[in-house]
Amino acid sequence: MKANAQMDQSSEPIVKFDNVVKRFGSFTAVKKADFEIGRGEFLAIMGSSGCGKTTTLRMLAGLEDPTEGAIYLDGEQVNGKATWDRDTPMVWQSLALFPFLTVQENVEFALKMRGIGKEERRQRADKWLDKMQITEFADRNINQLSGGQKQRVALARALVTEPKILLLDEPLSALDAHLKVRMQSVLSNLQKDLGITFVYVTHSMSEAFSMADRVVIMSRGQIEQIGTPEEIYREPHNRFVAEFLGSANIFDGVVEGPAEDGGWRVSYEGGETVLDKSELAEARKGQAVTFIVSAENMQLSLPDSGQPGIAASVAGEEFIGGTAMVFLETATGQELKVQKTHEELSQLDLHAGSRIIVHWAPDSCHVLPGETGARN
Ligand SMILES: Nc1ncnc2c1ncn2[C@@H]1O[C@H](COP(=O)(O)OP(=O)(O)OP(=O)(O)O)[C@@H](O)[C@H]1O
Repeated sequence: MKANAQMDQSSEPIVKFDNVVKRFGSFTAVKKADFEIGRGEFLAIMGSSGCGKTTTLRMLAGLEDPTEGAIYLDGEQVNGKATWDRDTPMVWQSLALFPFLTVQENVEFALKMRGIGKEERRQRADKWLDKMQITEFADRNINQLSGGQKQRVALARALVTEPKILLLDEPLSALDAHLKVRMQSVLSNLQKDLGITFVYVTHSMSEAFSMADRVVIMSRGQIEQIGTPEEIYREPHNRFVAEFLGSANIFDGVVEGPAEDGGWRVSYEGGETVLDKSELAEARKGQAVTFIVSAENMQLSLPDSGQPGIAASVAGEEFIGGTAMVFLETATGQELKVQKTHEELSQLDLHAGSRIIVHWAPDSCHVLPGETGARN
């Protein structure tokens, strides 16, 4: 698949996965991962539980060896290179801080392991304690800190060696919602200030999309799409990504022929729409095509308006801040979702069971290029 790289073209990528496969016995945890990470990039690896995110990160850290393929770090092939010989510190979900050491000693730890003298250790640790705003806790034990403070210690401890790349495995998942959002901006600002590469594993779309320059979406060991949050949101590659994002309506259609004003007439169960040439350049009659219309691009009209579209009935409604997601069901049993402001909805006076017509502008349709028969 095409990776929509947005990397600094002036320099070599800091990481390259070259057709990397990881098998545990007969089980393939990572299938042919083939991508690059740019210098100074914030890359999030996202996917549901068990899709291979952590295994991918662990291979980069040297905690697992690839079964096939090669991993390059800063131009050097690192297969088989021990984790302590790589400059790839990792921040874990559990944080893995040493409970028997003070905050200062935790932060100094990696420097001590490298044989750096006491005075230099102290100076370098002090700099990171200050940067992470935890100087006042330097002499405390780890168990005397809040969740957010521990998080900052873990970051200071990982960054004290000033690595080129930092690996983070769900570092915020144990925090409450408020603190999570605060730590997201701490991480995001830190990464921009330092200009180092962050590789961040998460199952949370909001974390990935709010912080990352590019996102890798994985499913069952396979990379389904790589792109900026905007690209992935606007142009999901295939059905899996569209379903994973959860905000699009997916239609399986068949090309009926050219449309009068250009584009293609496409029928689907319950109606017909036009797909722009920009979405589907070449097509033949009878060709299968899968397209999506995002919930926010769906329009609703009352049945007596005469507006052509799909007839549906209201199944329910869910509040999302200033908007609501309306869940609809068509006569053929297809479930659709439409996102509207509360004001728009109050004008339609909808309640469970109300009949409504769903429609959209042709330019709201996006063809899923990764689905069979829909390649353009
Ligand atoms: N050492 C191992 N031996 C056998 N199977 C393993 C091993 N490590 C991971 N796996 C399997 O590989 C698959 C991918 O695991 P991985 O930890 O990479 O998933 P993940 O996407 O990080 O999931 P989660 O979000 O739950 O942490 C899972 O099915 C897991 O059970």
